[in-house]
Amino acid sequence: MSFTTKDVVLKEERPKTLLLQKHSDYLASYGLNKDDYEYCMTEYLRMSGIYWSLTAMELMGQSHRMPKEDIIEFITSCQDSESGGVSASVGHDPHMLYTLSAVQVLAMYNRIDAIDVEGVVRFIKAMQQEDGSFFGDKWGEVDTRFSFCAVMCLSLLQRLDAIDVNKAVDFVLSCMNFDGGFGSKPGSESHAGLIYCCVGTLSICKRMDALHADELAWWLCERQLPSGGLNGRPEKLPDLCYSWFTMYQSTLTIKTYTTQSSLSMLNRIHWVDKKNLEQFILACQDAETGGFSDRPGDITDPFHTLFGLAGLSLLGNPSIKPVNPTYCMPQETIDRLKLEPQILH
Ligand SMILES: CN(C(=O)[C@H](Cc1cnc[nH]1)NC(=O)OCc1ccccc1)[C@@H](Cc1ccccc1)C(=O)N[C@@H](Cc1c[nH]c2ccccc12)C(=O)NO
Ligand SMILES: [Zn+2]
Repeated sequence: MSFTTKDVVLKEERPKTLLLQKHSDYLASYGLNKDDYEYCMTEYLRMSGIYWSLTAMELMGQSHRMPKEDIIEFITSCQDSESGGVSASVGHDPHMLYTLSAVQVLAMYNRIDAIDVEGVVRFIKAMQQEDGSFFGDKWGEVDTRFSFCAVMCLSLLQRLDAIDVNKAVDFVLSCMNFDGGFGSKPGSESHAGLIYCCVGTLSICKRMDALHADELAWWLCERQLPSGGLNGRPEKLPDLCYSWFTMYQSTLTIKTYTTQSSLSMLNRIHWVDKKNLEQFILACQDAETGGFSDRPGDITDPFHTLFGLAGLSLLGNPSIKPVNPTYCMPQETIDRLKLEPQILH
């Protein structure tokens, strides 16, 4: 048991304003150099990388800088005709994670027609097990992340009818721990990312009544450290992406686009020191390269850039478009699809 809280110290010369143009340039040029080492090493999650970049650009009002037709063509080339699932890159195995990322991208582009929707529905349906849980792919790994993939993806396709929603909810609830949190499977330790997936699943299935809101909100608010950053579990260092995965657990008190987040989904947004958190997020920007990193001074990447911008949007930053806390997609897309994920009041 350590008696010193592991944390970072924010430097005086850190970025204190939002460098929007730098982030737009960073994402617009990311992946143009196909031989770039990092680009090659992240082929296994390329579809998610496209979702992170496009969503971040949408939130900044810069999505016109993305190669829309190339992206749509890439997605159709990654759908497996036999299983109906979508893979991270051409030639990789179809998986729930990348099927979701693909549908999120096509939903933002309003081009769901570009893929075989029946195939996607068939793939997801085939992954549901007797106990309501979901496999990630044909190799049979069970994880509450895949429950969230299933319900988010099907709701974006208006096809939640294709699975047993009650059993899906029962399995997620069977993963709730005494601290109000959730893990990947029954009995697994609570983790902010998995809590985000489980609360998000309950939000889409309109079953947030089953949450132990106060215990959960308390556990989540304990994630905030003196630096203002949030960590994913006790005793861990703060990490920018957890500003999203943790803050997401609250319920917005008033139906506005300025203060949702998942802490806002439990009506506890005021439990997080918003000013300190905003300072931490801004400090994770890189003024030279553009983008956000997991902690001040580290290398930036599209993943942390999305969750940095989405976190600032949740905190009400007016120069970023409203983001939906459950889908982590532009609120305008969720409105166009007439989706109403549940929020606690
Ligand atoms: C597989 N991933 C992770 O495990 C990251 C790793 C990491 C981030 N910071 C330091 N390490 N962690 C992560 O996503 O944690 C949050 C989390 C964990 C479990 C479930 C959901 C969210 C990252 C990729 C990554 C790998 C390595 C470094 C940075 C990013 C990842 O793909 N996360 C997923 C998390 C997620 C968001 N929405 C979801 C919906 C369903 C399932 C998962 C997700 C993602 O962003 N999908 O679009
Ligand atoms: Zn991170």
